[in-house]
Amino acid sequence: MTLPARSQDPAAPLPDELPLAEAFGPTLQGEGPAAGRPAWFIRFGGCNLSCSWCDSAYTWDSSRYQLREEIRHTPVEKIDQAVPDGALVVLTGGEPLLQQDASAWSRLLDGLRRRGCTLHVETNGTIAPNDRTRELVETFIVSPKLTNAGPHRGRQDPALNPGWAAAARDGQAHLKVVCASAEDVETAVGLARDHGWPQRQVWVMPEGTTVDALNARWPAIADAAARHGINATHRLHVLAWGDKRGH
Ligand SMILES: Nc1nc2[nH]cc(C(=O)O)c2c(=O)[nH]1
Ligand code: SF4
Ligand SMILES: [Mg+2]
Repeated sequence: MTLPARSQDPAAPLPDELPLAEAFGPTLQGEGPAAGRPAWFIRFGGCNLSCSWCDSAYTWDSSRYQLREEIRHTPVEKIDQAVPDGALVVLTGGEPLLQQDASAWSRLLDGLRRRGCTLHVETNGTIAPNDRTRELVETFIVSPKLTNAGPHRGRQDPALNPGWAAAARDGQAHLKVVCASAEDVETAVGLARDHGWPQRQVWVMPEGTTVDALNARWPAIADAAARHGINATHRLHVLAWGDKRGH
């Protein structure tokens, strides 16, 4: 049998492959509208931002990680096998929507749906979902970055893509804003208002990758959320498993 020829770059993915950083589960969705639900995670390599506090920098930061080791071009069938029938599957990264125009992306999502999986996407909000992605995904958790994420590299722009408006209006997208202070919560409320996001679909979450850091911020953030009538979420997986990979 002749294998399909790779393109000029030997590191480029084949058409049936996606850049996979890791797939893991069972665990609990730790954050946001589905926090506490049993879930499986598929984490894609690559991000179009570079947040200072990123907890998955091994998906994009070539100054600290050997990305050729961290990210493997993986056939859709193999990724599919990593999660069981009927699971809640969280597609994350990195920035997973960098993959949405690849035919392998819609094949993966379609296959998971046919096996009864519910699909959620964690995204930084810079890329609007295409129609096919919207058909296949139940819920988008959209996390636009505030200035607490520090400067991004080169021409990277963290602005929330206005193309999310339709999914927000239809109740398909939730905002989840990482906050370091009560002032950040005010900023999140203003952002949601400016983009016409219903308050019931707005979440704030403390920044931190340790129990101590999260708990230190939680009271001020919870209090500000309650005053503004929006949702707040802790990071339950950090409480249970720390910052360990695989949860
Ligand atoms: N348990 C758990 N919940 C999560 N929610 C969002 C995550 C992410 O890394 O996108 C994440 C994660 O990595 N683990
Ligand atoms: S957008 Fe998410 S994955 Fe990308 S650098 Fe920021 S925190 Fe990390
Ligand atoms: Mg994480």
